[in-house]
Amino acid sequence: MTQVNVGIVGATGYGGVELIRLLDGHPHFNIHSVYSSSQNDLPISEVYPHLSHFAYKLKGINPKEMAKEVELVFTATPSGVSSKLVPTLINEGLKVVDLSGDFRLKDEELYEQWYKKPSASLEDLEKAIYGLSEWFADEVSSADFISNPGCYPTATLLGLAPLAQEKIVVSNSIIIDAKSGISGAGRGLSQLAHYAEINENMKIYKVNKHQHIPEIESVLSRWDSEIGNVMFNTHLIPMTRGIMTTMYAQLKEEKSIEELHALYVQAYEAKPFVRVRKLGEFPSTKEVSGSNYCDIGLDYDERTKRVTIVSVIDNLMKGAAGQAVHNANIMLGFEENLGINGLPVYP
Ligand SMILES: NC(=O)C1=CN([C@@H]2O[C@H](COP(=O)(O)OP(=O)(O)OC[C@H]3O[C@@H](n4cnc5c(N)ncnc54)[C@H](OP(=O)(O)O)[C@@H]3O)[C@@H](O)[C@H]2O)C=CC1
Ligand SMILES: CC(=O)N[C@@H](CCC(=O)OP(=O)(O)O)C(=O)O
Repeated sequence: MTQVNVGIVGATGYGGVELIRLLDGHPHFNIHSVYSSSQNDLPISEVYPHLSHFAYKLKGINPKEMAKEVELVFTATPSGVSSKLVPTLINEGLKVVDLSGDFRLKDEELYEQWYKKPSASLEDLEKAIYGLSEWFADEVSSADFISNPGCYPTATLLGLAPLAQEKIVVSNSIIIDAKSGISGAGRGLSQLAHYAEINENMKIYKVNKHQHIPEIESVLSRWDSEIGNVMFNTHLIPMTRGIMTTMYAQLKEEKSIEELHALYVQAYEAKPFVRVRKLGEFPSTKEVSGSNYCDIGLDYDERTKRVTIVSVIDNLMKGAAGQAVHNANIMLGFEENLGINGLPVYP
């Protein structure tokens, strides 16, 4: 059976450790090495005791050495780090799936405006294929370098794609209300994620300034150049995993809910990880937790002439590591669901 040696940079983080969980059970990807910028020679089990049976020791990041060991590298590294690291890996001939926001926008100024950090060069931005697996699989299949979508954009774009592709949304009418569990902020400590601050609490953050706004707009405009700007806001809620996005849009023409539902069912009938719920049923985050599913429910409000779409994902799975493995499967020509077809963990 084909075996591809892979490495994970940022394995001590939440995205990285989720990649270990998925790749450990993958029939074709073999975790050869786990890399760290802060720990050298430390067993990963010292960082994560739930991996106590694992022999892997963290290694320093040396692109030349990495290219001798592995064919594909997952970079689960912060934005601002990936922009510098990934080009050095590509120069060594490595295939890369990057989980950060550093290569998702194809415009240096736009990146710097929203991320408040220096951008990767335009030349490097242009090398990256945006890996929203369901809709860009053809490009992913012939790529060597994937920029994995953001967690919020994944839930949002899967929820809006059928409407945007039909070009039936009134320009500038989309409103997206998003909520995330705390693991979305990574393993680093912050006041926002402090137990006493978030337990029995909800917080809105980055109001009208979230860095995922231009990512959502740029992909929507690939499907409908007249779709305009979106209003997008994010809330932190007291749970570990999960994202729910509730989206509202005005339509150019009257549609019955049956027609809209049929549009969604048809759009996703050949996409194994998107489950469109039956009419009148709406998904909750627990119903996808630990899985690579994105579940979608929708309704049409006759009074306001607006469609309401609800999508849920697990931010660490479909929003990060699950989609990264999905993209790697497509890129390497393996069956798309390998290693990521587990059921949600319920309750
Ligand atoms: N958490 C989520 O739900 C999602 C995260 N993402 C993105 O995925 C990436 C990883 O996120 P997440 O795992 O949550 O973050 P974490 O903060 O949990 O982990 C990031 C890891 O990056 C490593 N790192 C930090 N600085 C450097 C550096 N200078 N060079 C190399 N490695 C470094 C650290 O490991 P070490 O110290 O061992 O090097 C750290 O463990 C981020 O870009 C994030 O935005 C995307 C979608 C969803
Ligand atoms: C809950 C929480 O804090 N989530 C993070 C998601 C960060 C992320 O995934 O960042 P990039 O996709 O831009 O790399 C946030 O809202 O910034």
